Amino acid sequence: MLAFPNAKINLGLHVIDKRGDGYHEIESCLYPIPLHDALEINVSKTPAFKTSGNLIPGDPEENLILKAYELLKKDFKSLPAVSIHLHKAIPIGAGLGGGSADAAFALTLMNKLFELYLDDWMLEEYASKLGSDCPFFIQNQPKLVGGRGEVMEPVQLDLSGSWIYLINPNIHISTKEAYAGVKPKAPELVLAQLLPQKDSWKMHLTNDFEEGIFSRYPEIAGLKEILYDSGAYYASMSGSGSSVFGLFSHVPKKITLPDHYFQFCKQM
Ligand SMILES: C[C@@](CO)(OP(=O)(O)O)[C@H](O)COP(=O)(O)OP(=O)(O)OC[C@H]1O[C@@H](n2ccc(N)nc2=O)[C@H](O)[C@@H]1O
Ligand SMILES: Nc1ncnc2c1ncn2[C@@H]1O[C@H](COP(=O)(O)OP(=O)(O)O)[C@@H](O)[C@H]1O
Repeated sequence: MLAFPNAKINLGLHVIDKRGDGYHEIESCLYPIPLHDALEINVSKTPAFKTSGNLIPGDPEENLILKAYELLKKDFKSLPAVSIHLHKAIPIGAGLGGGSADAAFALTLMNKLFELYLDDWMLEEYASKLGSDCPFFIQNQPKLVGGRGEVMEPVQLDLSGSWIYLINPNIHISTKEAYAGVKPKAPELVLAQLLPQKDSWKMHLTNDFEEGIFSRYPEIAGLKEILYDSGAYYASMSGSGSSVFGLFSHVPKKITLPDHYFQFCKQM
């Protein structure tokens, strides 16, 4: 059985407070984008896990897809062995939630494959054990998120028709380290007020990770400027970086960038 886990972008990201459990209280709008991995899971006599495409750092045993399988296996002891193939196209450590998407799509795929009949809220419970961003990818609809990212409410926001131009400068940023570099603060304007007013996004819709990451990596800050110079109506770093995206109301022109940069442009 085959699925195509997609990436997300953050439209506004406020890091509000540091919690006692090592996480941060945040507020963000997560929005799915049409950039995909490919994930195939089939029942098999012998367990197998194969990846292709972008190289995933770390021990394959630590892959979130295997963790998703083990999580279900704990509650459904008779689950058969599976063979898994992940083709990785979403840049890694890029603020695009690729690992979380793979894990959430794996849960949804296995729910169908093994006929477990788990509701979305149950899948979201499992997903929240795998990562703060992970529950979002179960319904995969635009959401306003709070808590550590797992508290979600639907948001009326439709970017269809807009073009996204996404650039990743091939810099891997650890989410944990990015959070450690932010000074939490209460936002002046909350996202529920800001999101309905696209005209004010450029001035007011901010990502609290940008300050620390931009001062450490000026080339990432430069990408945001390039996107605005190219005519984006809004540009921002996504999540903890290093990807930067621009939203355009017309087809953007191709931007000349170093060969090792990843570029993606598509109508939403
Ligand atoms: C920053 C965001 C914004 O959407 O996305 P990415 O940039 O990673 O895509 C998310 O909060 C990332 O969520 P996710 O990638 O699932 O993080 P997790 O695996 O749960 O946590 C990794 C580490 O990040 C820190 N962390 C994560 C979430 C949070 N609200 N506060 C934190 O302090 C913790 O140190 C944690 O150990
Ligand atoms: N299926 C997966 N795809 C990508 N990374 C994964 C996966 N499973 C575990 N990881 C680990 O998660 C880390 C960050 O993953 P990713 O989701 O790409 O970044 P981000 O949190 O910035 O969106 C990687 O460095 C990798 O070690």
